[in-house]
Amino acid sequence: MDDVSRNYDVVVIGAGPVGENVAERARTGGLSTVIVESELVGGECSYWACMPSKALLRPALARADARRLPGLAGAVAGPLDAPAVLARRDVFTSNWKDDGQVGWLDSVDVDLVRGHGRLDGPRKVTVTTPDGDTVRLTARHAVAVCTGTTAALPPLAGLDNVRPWTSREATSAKEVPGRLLVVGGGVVAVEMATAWQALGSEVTMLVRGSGLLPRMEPFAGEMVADSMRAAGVDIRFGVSMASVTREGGPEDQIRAVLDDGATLTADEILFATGRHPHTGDIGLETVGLTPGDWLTVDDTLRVTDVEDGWLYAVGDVNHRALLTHQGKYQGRIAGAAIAARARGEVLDDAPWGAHVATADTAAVPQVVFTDPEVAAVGLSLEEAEQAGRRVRAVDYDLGNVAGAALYGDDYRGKARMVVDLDAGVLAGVTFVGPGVGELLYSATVAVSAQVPVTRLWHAVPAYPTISEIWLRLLETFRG
Ligand SMILES: Cc1cc2nc3c(=O)[nH]c(=O)nc-3n(C[C@H](O)[C@H](O)[C@H](O)COP(=O)(O)OP(=O)(O)OC[C@H]3O[C@@H](n4cnc5c(N)ncnc54)[C@H](O)[C@@H]3O)c2cc1C
Ligand SMILES: NC(=O)c1ccc[n+]([C@@H]2O[C@H](COP(=O)([O-])OP(=O)(O)OC[C@H]3O[C@@H](n4cnc5c(N)ncnc54)[C@H](O)[C@@H]3O)[C@@H](O)[C@H]2O)c1
Repeated sequence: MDDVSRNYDVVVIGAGPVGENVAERARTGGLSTVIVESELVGGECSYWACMPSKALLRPALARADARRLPGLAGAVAGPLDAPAVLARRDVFTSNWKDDGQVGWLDSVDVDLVRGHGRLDGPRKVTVTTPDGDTVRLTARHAVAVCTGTTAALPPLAGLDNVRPWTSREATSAKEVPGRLLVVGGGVVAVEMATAWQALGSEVTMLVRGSGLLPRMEPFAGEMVADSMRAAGVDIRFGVSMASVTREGGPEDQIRAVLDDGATLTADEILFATGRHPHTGDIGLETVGLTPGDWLTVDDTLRVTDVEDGWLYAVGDVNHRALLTHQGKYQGRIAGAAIAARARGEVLDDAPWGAHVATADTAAVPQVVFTDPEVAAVGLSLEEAEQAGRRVRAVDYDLGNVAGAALYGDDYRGKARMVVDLDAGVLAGVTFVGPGVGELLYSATVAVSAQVPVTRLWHAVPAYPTISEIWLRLLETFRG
């Protein structure tokens, strides 16, 4: 077995979307950089999360839009062509091959070491390659942990024997299950229930709480639940799983018993019950941290509990905002901060400076790709009130906007802007409705740039687009 040692300015562990961005920015800043990956370059997002899930959802949402248009609805009355949808999904995952992303790393002059990376004391990373060889990497300036998350499963006895689906199977399955149970009411649960119901499964959702999408404005979860029920999804709130088995053996059907005694049978069961940090086996104990923990960082993405400031944690693993775009934003900032510190420069680290991820706490955008879509940025009303801000929620029915009525008959949607009355700016905005995902960037600019509400009157939306919701919200606020 070979044992090789190499020195770099920066060592990145994990080549998901976030690690790739940290590495590229550090390299652009003039630092020699290596990235370590144990599975596929591109990470969860490219192969088992964002890309395949959105590829599965897109035909479902396009069909729903078409069905709201007389003259077109008849043409899309039939079922989706599931094998064709799954085949297009496979194209978007490059058939689970990473040659394209490896080529990109080459093009930006970042070295790749394949294998499992572990910290081995300050500034040192040991990689065990697939052949069992060892590569010892030493970083002159920084190590960035970008190892992401894995699916969290509840502690139910015998769960392994059931072969449950996690987000990985839900995004990569090759066949449509006849009956699918979905446990959870968060983003993965609603998106995957929407996709598989549209592809032909009979979906039952088992939700522990009293609503869907609990971190968003309450009307978002309510409107998504109404629409999912209309599409045929059986949603049960306030239920927990008592036990789950595969009757008669591993190939047989699922039998789930709920805490209220009800029994359900199905072909597959998806647990969409949150995420664990992927930090159990990365050598955290060698630098005084606890394996399995989320990594706490400052606004420059530097781990706070490690001396000398050489360790960064970026993306999902720091638990600030578990979203690809937000992790990539952090990656750009961390890469720039590492390069600036290496050059001995003073950081631009006041809020909204070049080296701090201020938007993580003030303006995180997210689109949930259900029918209707949910698009939100910044704080919900409840979050703004809990933060002690004097706010007013301004609501408007999107169906009354000309562009929305044209978009589809019986358009159902709602918008809310949360106005900070003392600052005269927006604390948050939520849109719910078909096609609203593409509106979100306007709200993200308004919230992150703290555009005064008085100035928003001069941002004129084109007629007749759904964006005219902005005028209606301003008029409602003015009264
Ligand atoms: C079903 C689903 C759908 C989603 N859809 C969206 C969406 O539409 N939009 C959105 O913004 N977000 C979405 N997300 C969230 C998004 O996937 C994550 O926020 C994003 O992948 C985080 O990127 P990351 O680079 O931090 O981690 P990851 O993408 O998890 O990448 C981490 C990488 O590190 C590697 N790694 C881990 N440990 C080691 C080690 N010890 N040595 C070497 N390599 C290691 C892993 O193999 C992996 O490649 C979705 C998530 C799920 C589950
Ligand atoms: N379109 C998008 O932006 C998108 C899509 C999918 C995922 N994501 C991101 O991925 C992350 C993970 O999503 P997720 O849906 O897995 O997590 P989540 O934390 O959003 O939701 C998990 C849900 O499972 C429930 N739950 C937890 N333990 C349970 C148990 N034992 N029994 C029953 N219910 C239980 C929780 O109450 C919660 O509602 C999220 O942070 C999300 O932002 C984003």
